[in-house]
Amino acid sequence: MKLRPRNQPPRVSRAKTMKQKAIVPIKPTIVAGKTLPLFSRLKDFGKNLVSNFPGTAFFTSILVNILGDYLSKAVTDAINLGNQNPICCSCGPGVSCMENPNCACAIASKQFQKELNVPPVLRKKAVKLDENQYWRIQFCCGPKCQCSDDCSLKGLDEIDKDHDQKFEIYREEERMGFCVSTKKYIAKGTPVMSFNGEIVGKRALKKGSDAEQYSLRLIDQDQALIKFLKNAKFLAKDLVRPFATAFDRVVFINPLKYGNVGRFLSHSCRPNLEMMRIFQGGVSPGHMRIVFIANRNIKAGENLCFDYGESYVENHIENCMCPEVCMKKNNKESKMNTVGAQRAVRNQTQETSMMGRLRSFFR
Ligand SMILES: C[S@@+](CC[C@H](N)C(=O)[O-])C[C@H]1O[C@@H](n2cnc3c(N)ncnc32)[C@H](O)[C@@H]1O
Repeated sequence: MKLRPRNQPPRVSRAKTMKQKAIVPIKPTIVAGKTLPLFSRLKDFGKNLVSNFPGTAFFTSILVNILGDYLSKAVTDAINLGNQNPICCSCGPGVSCMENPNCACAIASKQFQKELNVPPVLRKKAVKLDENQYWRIQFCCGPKCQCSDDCSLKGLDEIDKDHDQKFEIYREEERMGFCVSTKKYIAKGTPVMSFNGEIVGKRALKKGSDAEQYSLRLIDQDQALIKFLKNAKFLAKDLVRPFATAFDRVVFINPLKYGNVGRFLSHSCRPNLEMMRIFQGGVSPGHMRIVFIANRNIKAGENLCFDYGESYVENHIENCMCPEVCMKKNNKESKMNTVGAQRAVRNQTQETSMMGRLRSFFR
C-alpha cells in the first residue's frame, strides 16, 4: 500500500464534511489507510444510497491510533515520554531480530514471554491463543524498525496492508448495520486487523452516545503489565513510574471519527476473532495496539466477528442477529432471540466462553 506523504491530510472515507480538529500523531507516524467501499444491500433501495447512510458510516481512515479527548495528564505524559523514548531496532537487512541478541525489540519480546508467559507474535506463525487473550500482551517490531521485511518479529506486518483486497464491508440488515466479511481464507492464529481510533478517556464516551457503543478498552488498570514494567530491564528507570501510573487508568479507543475497518466488526455469540494487545515502537499507551486474531480457520466470505461481552449485549443488542448462532437458531425457534436465550446459548458454547468475556470490552 502506498503511504500518504506526511504533509498531506488523511482522506475522508466518504463525502461527509465534519468538523476537523488537529490530529495529534502518536509516533512513529500517522498515515491514512485505504478507503473501502461500503456495500449496502437493504430491501428498501432508497437506504442504499450513500446520501442516506447513517452518520456512523463516515470516518477518516487512519493506520495508527491518535490522541483524542479527555485523557488524564498521566496518560498524555506517558504517551509523550514514550514518543521521546521509542523501542525500535536497527538490526539492518538480512537480520532476523529474534536471532539477534542485541535487538532491542527481541529483548523486549523475550521479556514479555519470560515474565508474563506470553509467546512472541512471530511473522507467518500462528499465534497460540489462550482463554484470556485480551490480557496477553506482547511486543512486535513495527514499520519503523530497520530490520529485514522478513524479520521473524514482524508478526504484525500484514495487518494494515491491502484491506481493500482482504475485506468487504456490507449491510444486509438495517438493525445489524454494516459488517465485515473476509474475501480470503484466514488460517487460525493469524493476526487479521487492528482496531484503530482516537485514544480517549472515559468522559469522551457519554452514556448512550455512538462513541460509547463503538469504543473499545485499550487500557484497563493492567496490574500484571504494571508489575512487569516495574521490573523490565529494557525500560529506563525514570519511565517506570509514569508508565505504571498511565496503565493503572482506563482508556478507550474511539473509532467513530478516525478509525479503520475494525469499527465495523459485528458481535457474535460464536466469534471467529479474539482481541490481543500488542506494543509496537515502545511500551507507552500510545504504542499499544488492539489486534484481532483468528481463533479458527475462517473461509472466504465469512462474517468476521468477536464477542462484545455480556454487558454490551444486554445493554445495546436487544435481538442478537449473529449469523453464526442466533440467526440459525432463530430460523428454527423464534424464542431463541431473547437476551435470556442468548445467554443460554453462550453458556452452552463452552468452547467459546472465556473468562475474559464476562466483562465487556466496551464501556
Ligand atoms: C461497534 S458497532 C458495529 C458496526 C455497526 N454495525 C455499523 O454499521 O456501524 C455495534 C453495533 O452494531 C450492531 N450489531 C453488531 N453486532 C450485532 C449483532 N450480532 N446483532 C445485532 N446487532 C448487531 C448493533 O447495532 C451494535 O450496537
